[in-house]
Amino acid sequence: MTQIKICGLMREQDADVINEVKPDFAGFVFAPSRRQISLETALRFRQIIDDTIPTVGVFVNAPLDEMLTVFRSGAIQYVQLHGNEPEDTVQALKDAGAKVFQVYKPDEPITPTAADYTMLDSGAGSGIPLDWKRVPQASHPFILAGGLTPENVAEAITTVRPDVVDVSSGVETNKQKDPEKIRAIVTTAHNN
Ligand SMILES: O=C(O)c1ccccc1N[C@@H]1O[C@H](COP(=O)(O)O)[C@@H](O)[C@H]1O
Repeated sequence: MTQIKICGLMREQDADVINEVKPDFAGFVFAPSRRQISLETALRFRQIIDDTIPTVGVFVNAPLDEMLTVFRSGAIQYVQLHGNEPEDTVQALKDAGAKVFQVYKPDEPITPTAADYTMLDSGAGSGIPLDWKRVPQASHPFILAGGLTPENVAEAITTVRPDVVDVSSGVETNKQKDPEKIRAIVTTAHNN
């Protein structure tokens, strides 16, 4: 079984399929993006998403105070650092009690980190797949992201053997989350 994060929830109805199929993580984008949501919206999501599903806030080079405010509000349990955040930031978030995903880009060295998860992504919600055959050895737990879809996720898992897969664009239709695609990819990840 491979765990899965469904990222970029935007509409309240997105929570319905999340509660139905129970991915292992649900993600909210706080960075500037067409998927960006407010803290108020994230808090509303946290109230309606099943308590057993941890929520992850995605940030890109945000001030530490902003991330701590979101974490301390209770909207998220994990912080995903998707920019060039230094190890000091990882440590400060951990000291505050947050769990951390540290994101690396292809061809960037995967340096030692106190983060709870190491993640490799080709972009920032761009839907572009990585060359899975060139994914470097990384410390575990390891998250694979970038251009995953219900159709290609089984091959990605077989090739890379990540602990978690993370998807956004690949479960959208017309730029909105698509319940059928979410059902399909969660089932496939959990069966592989
Ligand atoms: O999704 C976004 O808009 C986003 C914005 C800024 C940083 C990261 C973002 N998304 C992350 O990228 C992965 C992979 O996305 P995709 O499947 O290739 O579309 C997504 O799950 C988020 O973690």
